[in-house]
Amino acid sequence: MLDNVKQVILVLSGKGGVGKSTVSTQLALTLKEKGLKVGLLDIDLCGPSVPYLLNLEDQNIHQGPDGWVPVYLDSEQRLGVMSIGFLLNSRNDAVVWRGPKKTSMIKQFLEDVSWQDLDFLVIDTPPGTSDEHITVMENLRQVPHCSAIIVTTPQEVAIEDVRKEITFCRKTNIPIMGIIENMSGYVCPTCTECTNIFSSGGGKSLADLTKIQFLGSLPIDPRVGKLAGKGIAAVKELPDSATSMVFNNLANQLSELTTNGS
Ligand SMILES: Nc1ncnc2c1ncn2[C@@H]1O[C@H](COP(=O)(O)OP(=O)(O)OP(=O)(O)O)[C@@H](O)[C@H]1O
Ligand code: SF4
Repeated sequence: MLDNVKQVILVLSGKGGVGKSTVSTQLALTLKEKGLKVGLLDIDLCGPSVPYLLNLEDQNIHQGPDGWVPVYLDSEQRLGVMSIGFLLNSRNDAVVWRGPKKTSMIKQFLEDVSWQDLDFLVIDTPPGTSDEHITVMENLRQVPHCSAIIVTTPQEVAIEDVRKEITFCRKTNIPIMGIIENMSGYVCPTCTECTNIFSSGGGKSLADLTKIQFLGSLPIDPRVGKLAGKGIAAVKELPDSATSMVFNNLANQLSELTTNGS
């Protein structure tokens, strides 16, 4: 039930392991810190890592009168979470369902969760452009405000994969809000100096080339890595970090959208 969701943000990546779930959870946590009401829906059926990242692994979901009730991170219920991970015994249980079963599970996740009134629903999708994505896009046609954020790393291959993601969004008419480059340099935990260990600037060049907004570069920051499993926003714990700056700017931009009602 997406009727009471103001804005849907799809977080996409061309390949796995580039930090899509980290971006989804940190974005949801940042929006929550700004006082907004947020839902985080993890439909990465092959690797649902959101319960782990938010320290909600021991939680179960249950059916309420209006559908599945999300797990809430906070007592004020400002961040509700729904993940396939809540239905598995362990994070390492491979989900080996075939296409139709996966598609029907995603449909249920999009239709049968009883979200409260939400300013934002952030959706963490599987990597690539699979049948699951087509199901998501078809189900989101009813949502008036939906846009995508694409996460990439600076290396060529990720950038190449991301081009396919851009083409997919354009073909399915999902507006792309912007591109985030993750793992862009390494922040030394001792002196916080950032060193570019891979090539840098790939995400920005791709954004310029495709005329998509560049939303910023997130360095590999071991302090951010350590927030995984704790459910803490970087903007709260590491307010002066480059990571916080990117998420703050992004969340400010998004909150303006809800204020302007566009
Ligand atoms: N900027 C960063 N700094 C430090 N660690 C990071 C950063 N981004 C991601 N990580 C770590 O890298 C690992 C992979 O990140 P994440 O799970 O977000 O990737 P993913 O793209 O969602 O992967 P998958 O598609 O396989 O689910 C996690 O352990 C996460 O904590
Ligand atoms: S970045 Fe600075 S503190 Fe870190 S290893 Fe290099 S010199 Fe040492």
